[in-house]
Amino acid sequence: MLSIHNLTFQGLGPFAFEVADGECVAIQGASGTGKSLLLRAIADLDPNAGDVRLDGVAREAFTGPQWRRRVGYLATDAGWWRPRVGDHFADWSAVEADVEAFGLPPDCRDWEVARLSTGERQRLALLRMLGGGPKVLLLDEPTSALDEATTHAVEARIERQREAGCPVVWVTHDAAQARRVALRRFTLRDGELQAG
Ligand SMILES: Nc1ncnc2c1ncn2[C@@H]1O[C@H](COP(=O)(O)OP(=O)(O)OP(=O)(O)O)[C@@H](O)[C@H]1O
Repeated sequence: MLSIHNLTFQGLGPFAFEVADGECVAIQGASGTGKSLLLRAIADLDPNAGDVRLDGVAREAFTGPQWRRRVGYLATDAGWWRPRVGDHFADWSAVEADVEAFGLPPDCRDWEVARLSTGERQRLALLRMLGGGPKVLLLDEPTSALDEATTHAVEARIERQREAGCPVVWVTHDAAQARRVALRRFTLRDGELQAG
């Protein structure tokens, strides 16, 4: 269970919501309303204040790196720090099946990051994040650059993660996707999360 109380950042909030184990919550809202900032505050990547807990344990109990290993944050444009794709994966064999399911060729392991298309980058960043074994997923428009078939493959993969018990917070501009992936949906509007 991910629980958030009194979370404030950049003049927004306080936000309070909980995401149960095995639950996906979708967050929609107009561009610039603070959806990415909200995910980044939960991941403790930017200055923020508030009570954020995982399974009842406050994030202050962890070091920053420990917290961010537990909380899998997928940015809209995730960073890469080594020249080749495979260099970012501790165990490539663990993601081979997903690589294929995501429509990527096996030899993409040897590709240079610089050549990746936006959609390739997005799929591989998701797999890299999942490879770290996160306990919670914070997804910022994880399929924004993908075609319909690949979008469904990614949704299915995240669904598996959710079914395994992972709480998921999914930011999307796609209302149909929000309905597909989440039973509980919020819109970030006027600095607050409104149901629906
Ligand atoms: N580091 C920063 N310093 C100051 N303002 C910021 C910073 N990062 C984001 N903002 C501003 O905060 C607001 C919310 O940004 P955010 O990226 O969370 O929007 P969003 O809801 O995710 O938008 P989109 O749907 O376009 O991705 C925007 O007006 C943005 O310009």
